Amino acid sequence: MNKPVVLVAEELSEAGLAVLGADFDVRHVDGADRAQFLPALAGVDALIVRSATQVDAEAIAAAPKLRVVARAGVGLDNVDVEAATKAGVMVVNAPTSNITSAAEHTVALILASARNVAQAHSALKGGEWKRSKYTGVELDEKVVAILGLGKIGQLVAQRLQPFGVELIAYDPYLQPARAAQMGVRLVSLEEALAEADFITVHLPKSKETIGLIGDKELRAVKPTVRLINVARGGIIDENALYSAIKEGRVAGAGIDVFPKEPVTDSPLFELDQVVVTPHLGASTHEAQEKAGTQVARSVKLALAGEFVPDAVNVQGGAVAEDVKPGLPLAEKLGRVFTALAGEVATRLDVEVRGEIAAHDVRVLELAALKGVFADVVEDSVTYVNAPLLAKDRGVTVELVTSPESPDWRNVVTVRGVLADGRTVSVSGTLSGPRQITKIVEVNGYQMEIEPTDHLSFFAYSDRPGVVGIVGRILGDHGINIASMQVSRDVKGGKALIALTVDTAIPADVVDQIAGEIGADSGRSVDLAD
Ligand SMILES: NC(=O)C1=CN([C@@H]2O[C@H](COP(=O)(O)OP(=O)(O)OC[C@H]3O[C@@H](n4cnc5c(N)ncnc54)[C@H](O)[C@@H]3O)[C@@H](O)[C@H]2O)C=CC1
Ligand SMILES: O=C(O)C(=O)COP(=O)(O)O
Repeated sequence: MNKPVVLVAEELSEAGLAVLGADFDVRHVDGADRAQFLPALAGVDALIVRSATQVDAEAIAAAPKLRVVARAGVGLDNVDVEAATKAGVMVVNAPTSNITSAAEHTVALILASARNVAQAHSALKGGEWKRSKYTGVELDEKVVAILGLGKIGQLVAQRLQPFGVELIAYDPYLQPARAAQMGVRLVSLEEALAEADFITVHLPKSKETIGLIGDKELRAVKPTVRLINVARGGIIDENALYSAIKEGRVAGAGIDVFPKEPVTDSPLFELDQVVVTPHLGASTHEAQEKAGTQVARSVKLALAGEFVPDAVNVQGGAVAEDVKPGLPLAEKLGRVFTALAGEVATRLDVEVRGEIAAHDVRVLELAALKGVFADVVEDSVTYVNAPLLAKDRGVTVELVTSPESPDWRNVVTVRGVLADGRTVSVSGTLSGPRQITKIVEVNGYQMEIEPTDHLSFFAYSDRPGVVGIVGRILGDHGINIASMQVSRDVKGGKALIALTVDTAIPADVVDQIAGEIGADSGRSVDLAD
């Protein structure tokens, strides 16, 4: 069988490639070369990128088999996450892989800018012994403003504290108390601009942040200020920064990122007061090893159809260890539900009862939805597109949780209302130390049956002889019964036979059984595929 194809579009660490191992057909392409990149996407199951590859709607459309885009780093501004989600493609990143390296590079650029290291280095290597020209400034007792006090911003704050600086930050999404715990005073952008001796940017690239520091803002800063950008080009407007330095309104800058990359002709390059690096914030062996191995592991999980903790476009949030075994259970229940219903419900409740309901179990709703649509749509149903399939079909979905369980067990129920008003439900649990999946309820009938590959249900009026008829017909067709249970509401009332068989029951045999026992309904579901 052909191995899943993983296209590596930018440099991935050896450690990351080793995690992929021999399980995949690993191919390489220059993601920055569109003429090469787009054709290479045909037949690709997973795509691994960094910051130089534009994974836009065109690229996603060129990869009809694509199931996951993995960004070996933090920033996702080069990935059209919305387009990926619409296409049912999971997007994952490595959110902590390179934050230490980026924070350390920030400190490097702050010090290099403060002490004119790069400029003095070039002059001396060029034969000039000049000292007063490169007189710098201390960090001690200076004010450092951090724009974006997130993972990297916080690491920068920690690393700068020993330099005796006063730390302030602008981050409207952070609580002042949380910042205070880090020894940082939250301020407005205006206060940050007015008070700072150093301004360092650690913001994601977004419509909000592009141009955040423009001409107006650079007229509100101290003329001795130095600006550092190890986040994304364009957050500090490059032309405004150039003019501010040329006019003596800004003392200097340390820039690692640029509006368009690669770049060799930025106006900033002609300014002696600016130290630059070619997007090196994450370029350490340690960061690349972490980023590569983390995304490789995510790719393996995604291609195995499993839940991926670092997925950014899956609603399920973090998944507690206790919840994870419920994922295949919920998915199976979703498939059984649709087989019983014979159609897509207009409304679905996914109910989680028991101890695991104390956790965030939104991912179980996703898994159930994945199962509900698994046998309904041609395309592969993923944690990403399952909610979109429900929305597109006008199916309202609700997650219901209750730490109280009908018995001591964790029970997941998929319950739905069909177009004609009928209700269908199926519940399951995980039983015993081996966490075996058991169906414990179907349409209100209690049972305890393991949903193996071939499962069937027949609803009928309770009376003698029915089990024998079912056994005879299956025997006549050489179909062996693995397990069978009868459940009824009251003696002589309505009953349900649930059975698992070793080989699939053909539709005509299902109809024959239903006909001979006068069944209200007969349903089979094959979970094998
Ligand atoms: N140069 C390089 O090699 C690297 C660059 N980066 C860049 O650094 C950025 C930040 O990374 P992390 O700290 O991990 O992200 P993060 O998401 O942990 O932190 C971002 C912070 O910015 C804040 N924020 C968002 N929008 C804002 C706005 N409009 N105004 C003020 N604050 C705002 C958020 O509240 C959050 O606290 C990434 O998005 C990426 O673009 C990350 C790694 C390496
Ligand atoms: O992780 C990020 O956001 C970065 O900017 C790192 O970019 P890179 O992977 O080095 O191209």
